[in-house]
Amino acid sequence: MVRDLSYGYGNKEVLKQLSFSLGTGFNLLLGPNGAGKSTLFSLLTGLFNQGQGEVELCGLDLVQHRRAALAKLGVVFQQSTLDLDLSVKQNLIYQGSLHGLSAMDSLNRVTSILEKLELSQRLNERVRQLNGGHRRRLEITRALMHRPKVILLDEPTVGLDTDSRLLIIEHVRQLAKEMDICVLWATHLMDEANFDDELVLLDRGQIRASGQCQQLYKKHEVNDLFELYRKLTQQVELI
Ligand SMILES: Nc1ncnc2c1ncn2[C@@H]1O[C@H](COP(=O)(O)OP(=O)(O)OP(=O)(O)O)[C@@H](O)[C@H]1O
Repeated sequence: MVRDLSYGYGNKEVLKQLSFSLGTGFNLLLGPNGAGKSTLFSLLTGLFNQGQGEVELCGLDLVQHRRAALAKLGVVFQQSTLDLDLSVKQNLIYQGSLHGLSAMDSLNRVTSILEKLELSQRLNERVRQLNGGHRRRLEITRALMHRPKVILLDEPTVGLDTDSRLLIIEHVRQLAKEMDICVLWATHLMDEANFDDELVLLDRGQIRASGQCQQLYKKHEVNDLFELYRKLTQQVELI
């Protein structure tokens, strides 16, 4: 849950009184380049000190209960943070050790995720040998190891071809459902939205719409996300 969250770099205000709350399942944060998605993620992950407003993760205030709140969170950053010279297995074990897990526990925890993401056969491959899609799936697996209740993914499909992008997003939708977690997937690519996804539409630091895609289409009398985006951002231009 985010309430009245604002943030600026110096005098430049880039997030303006954002308020939204997300439930479990797949939530899409859609916004063009420069909308403020990465800044929002930096606030949600505690990387930046909160400006004005409140952030709660699973009912825990991020300022007052920082450690407990962040323990509920998994993150996949825009830039890969895998060690390319280590194998898939070694990268996972390394992550587990940061959470105080033994090598065996680390791997046991992600066995079913590796299967779902079709990575089980690649445990001994060096990350350098994997294609971009498989690297991203490994990062998603790694982010789920400590069993977070909320997972943030910042433009996780940048640089991938369309088939890999849509396959990964489908996998993550399934994981969100099966694991009953809240996923917030940031993107500037409209084709990544499904009509039944929950959407937060961010534009120039402000939320222009939030809710289920198909309900928003109905409410704003448009046929698809492209029309919705154009309509809402054009309205803003006129104000
Ligand atoms: N360190 C910074 N100092 C000053 N301005 C910044 C800084 N980082 C981002 N900005 C500005 O803040 C605004 C929001 O940027 P942000 O990176 O959060 O957007 P975004 O939606 O993630 O875009 P992108 O997909 O291009 O990363 C932009 O106008 C950007 O130029």
